[in-house]
Amino acid sequence: MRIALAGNPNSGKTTMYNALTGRNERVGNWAGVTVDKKEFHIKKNFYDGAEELIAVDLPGAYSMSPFTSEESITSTYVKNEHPDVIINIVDATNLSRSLFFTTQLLELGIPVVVALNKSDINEKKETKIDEKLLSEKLGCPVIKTVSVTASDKGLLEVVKAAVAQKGKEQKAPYWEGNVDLTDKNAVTESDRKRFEFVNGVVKQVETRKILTREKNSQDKLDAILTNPIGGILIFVVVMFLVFNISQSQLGPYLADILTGWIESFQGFVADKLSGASPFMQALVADGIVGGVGAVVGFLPLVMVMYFLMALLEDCGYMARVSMVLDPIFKKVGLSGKSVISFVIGTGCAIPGVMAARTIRNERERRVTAMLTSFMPCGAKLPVIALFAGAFFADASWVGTLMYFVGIILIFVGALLINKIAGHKVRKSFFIMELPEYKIPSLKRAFYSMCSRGKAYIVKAGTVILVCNTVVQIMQSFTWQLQLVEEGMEHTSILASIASPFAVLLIPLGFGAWQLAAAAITGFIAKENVVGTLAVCYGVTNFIDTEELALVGGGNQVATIMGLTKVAALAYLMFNLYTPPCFAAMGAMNSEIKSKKWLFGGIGLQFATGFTIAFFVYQIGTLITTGSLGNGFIPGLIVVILIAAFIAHLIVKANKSIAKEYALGNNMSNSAKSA
Ligand SMILES: Nc1nc2c(ncn2[C@@H]2O[C@H](COP(=O)(O)OP(=O)(O)OP(=O)(O)O)[C@@H](O)[C@H]2O)c(=O)[nH]1
Ligand SMILES: [Mg+2]
Repeated sequence: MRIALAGNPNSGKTTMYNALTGRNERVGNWAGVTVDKKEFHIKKNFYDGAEELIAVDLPGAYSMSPFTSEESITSTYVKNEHPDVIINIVDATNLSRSLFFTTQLLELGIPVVVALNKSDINEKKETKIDEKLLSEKLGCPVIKTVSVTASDKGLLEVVKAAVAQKGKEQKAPYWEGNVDLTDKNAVTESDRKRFEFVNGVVKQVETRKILTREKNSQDKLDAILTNPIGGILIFVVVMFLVFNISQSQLGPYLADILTGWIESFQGFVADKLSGASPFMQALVADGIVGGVGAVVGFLPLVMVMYFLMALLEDCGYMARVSMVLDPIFKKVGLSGKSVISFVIGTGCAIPGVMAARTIRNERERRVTAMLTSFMPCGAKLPVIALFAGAFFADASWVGTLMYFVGIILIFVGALLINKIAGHKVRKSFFIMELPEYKIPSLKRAFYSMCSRGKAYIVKAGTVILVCNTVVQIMQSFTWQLQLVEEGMEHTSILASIASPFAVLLIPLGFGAWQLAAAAITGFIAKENVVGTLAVCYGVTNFIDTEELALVGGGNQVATIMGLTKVAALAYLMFNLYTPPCFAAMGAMNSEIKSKKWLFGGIGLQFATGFTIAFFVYQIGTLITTGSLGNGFIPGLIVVILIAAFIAHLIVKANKSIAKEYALGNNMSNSAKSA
């Protein structure tokens, strides 16, 4: 038996789904968190019958006539897939808005059970809803629930009621009648009537106590956090704190402990392998344990960051951030909705890109999907932490800078795309309900952190492990399948494949084949940059810089990698701002839905990564040493070619706009004369 969970955005569908199924899907305190359908069986402690109950979590929707693609997932599902029962999750604190959708669901004929969710908040605010009367008015069971409490009695009752309703006929309390959906006026008129009906019901069932004091304190906080200037400053400070704690304070402290364990494990493995061939020793101890260990060593940094971000999302702050940044992003044709993609993208670019689905305007959605990966994701954190630790004494400005450069690139990118695609920046509407502030749940943040941490470990144990093994083998053999001799590393398969790429990177300051190989494996998964560097340079623990000192002699990580500080910064930026991993490119493909835009986007990302690394390296070298870096002229030629190509595209776009404009004028002139 299939039970669909449907309702307005942010009403608590996913929270209930997680409680019923024991899953750990993404929950956030704003509208539009879930963008895809998810299903799983309901746990046995909610229902002891023989039949298996499947809960289906759906994206939030305000109406059955969808505006955005994630809303249409919901209406298509409930209309076409005929779930046995619908549990309609209603935000009890916002009854009149929610019941609009409820009355539409009731018209489908599928049995509905209404869950009056967040009833704990109503209790606090002393808002009373007569659920018996409401149930009579709607013609379906109505049950109070608190989804955040797993032991809530309401959850049990809701499931029980859903099972009891199966197969029953559902009557609708309100019928729209036959409205011509293509006639805008008729639809508006019918919506107005529906609202009237709903408001009539709400008046009868709800009694609210006017609480001025609490409302005021929320409003006061909003006035500060969404202040156009103060709000942005606060955002900068908050983000700095997040990076400082995760990458300079608590994160490295925990990472130190973890790497200690990894090292002893590596020692243990090396011991066991003492009789094996040197190749096997290198493959297992350095390639597999060392390479994977180097990536896993950064896990605490990533997890601390995920934990803090989950707290920020849950308390309602992130919704304010998107509101504060909305006017700024509007200037380049994006909106506060895009900000949500960018914020989610700091965890992982894939859900970030997918969140673009909630954007109505197609161009805005494509641009957002293209630019989201400029925000460094969790997989890029180890790369940032590695370079911040090895070259800049763990300074937290490095991480913060990478995020702000990311934001700037998003701006510039959006401007360029608008120019290239020939779009005038038009105002798009951004209506975002500000969810109520609440004390963030430590438990949820902990679960969210663990589930993402698990995904990180799984990735390290699969993709990264395979990549490191392949890299280690390719590095150990020549094309004649002979073991590479010491001092002859450049004859390895890996070196010969990566070298041609390395030549291209000379103007950026990092023309070594090892660095090129790491950047290439980075497209499979960004953590690979760390893993491959670990394998290629035989360094296994990047967090403990003392070890690096041992390998390089003196505290000279630069000697190991052959990089100056400036070149290291350029290399870091190159890895962050060129295209993301293949999986994220796949997500871009599915949200952008146009090959031309997709390849345009990937081209733009390559051009951005190259250009920024070129300028950082060349200008930085000029400032620090007084002369330009290697390969300045060829690099400059490439940058000029990129600029010329973009200029060409812009001119072309302008011409076609001018032509269209002229055509439009002619037509209106001829219309006048006619
Ligand atoms: N106080 C309280 N908060 C709740 C309850 N149920 C959910 N929430 C909170 O409401 C917010 C939204 O929850 P979600 O489960 O993500 O909502 P959703 O309906 O899935 O939202 P979309 O996926 O965006 O449509 C989260 O901050 C939850 O912690 C509840 O019963 N009581
Ligand atoms: Mg959801």
